[in-house]
Amino acid sequence: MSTNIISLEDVSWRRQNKQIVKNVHWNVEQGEHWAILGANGSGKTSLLKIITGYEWASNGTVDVLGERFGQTPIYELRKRIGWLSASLDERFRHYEGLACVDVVVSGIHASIGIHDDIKNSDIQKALKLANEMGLSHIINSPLRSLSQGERKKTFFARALMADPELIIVDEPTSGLDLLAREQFLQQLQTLHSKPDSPTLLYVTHYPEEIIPSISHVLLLKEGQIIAAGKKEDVLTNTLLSQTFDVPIYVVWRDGRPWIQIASNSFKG
Ligand SMILES: Nc1ncnc2c1ncn2[C@@H]1O[C@H](COP(=O)(O)OP(=O)(O)OP(=O)(O)O)[C@@H](O)[C@H]1O
Repeated sequence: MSTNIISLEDVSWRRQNKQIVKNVHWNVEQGEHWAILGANGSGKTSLLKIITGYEWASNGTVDVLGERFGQTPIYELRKRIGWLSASLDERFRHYEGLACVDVVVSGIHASIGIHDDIKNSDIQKALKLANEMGLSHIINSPLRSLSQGERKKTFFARALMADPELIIVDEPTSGLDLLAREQFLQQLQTLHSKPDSPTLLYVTHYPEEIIPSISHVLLLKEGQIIAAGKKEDVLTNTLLSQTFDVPIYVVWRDGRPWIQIASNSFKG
């Protein structure tokens, strides 16, 4: 029997008389990994904030990892969720001298600095995760000396330290060059091909980042769901064109969807 990871029932979120998320019904089951696609301002981050309890739905019910919001201590639930967001760079601004491995270790308590109660097993685990992310050669280098790609991988390994059941990754490839992006995606693919890997929510502006291990896609437009389901059913010319308001053609190559936009779309 499948287990519910996320269940949103008729969820809406309003701010300053503006309805930002509109009547969203969405289910994520154990074993599924999702990508969330939508134009700038379509409500992707707002939806993630509702799922992690940083914003409260104005309407509807939110269940995450079997807990109903409003009936559960939210900060306890957050320990079970890893969130890799752009704001991590800002949070580590004053800790740029920390070694890569120490940044990874700090994920055990979802904290920034290093605590006294770090066990040897935590360090071993951090080293293993760093190794899986291809960071072994820079494990003792300070954060400030890492490239953008190495930083992203370090933060990703950190997010995995606490064994999250759900991992949310928000535009992780921004600032990466083509090769660094492919390496990051390859490592993500390897990690998420394991049967016991945490459920992944992957927010991106680039459909070609939907790696084979991502099974499902949610398309958002103006706070509403255009489509949600198996990626082969959702990533169609019609639904993507509707989502982005431009004629889009999808070409599948090596299990990934590559996008072409009609060249005459921007004339006149
Ligand atoms: N706290 C808030 N108060 C008022 N408006 C907000 C608030 N948070 C988000 N919005 C608005 O809601 C809309 C959706 O924003 P959101 O950040 O969720 O979009 P997004 O799809 O993540 O965008 P992007 O791809 O550009 O990151 C935007 O118009 C934004 O200005």
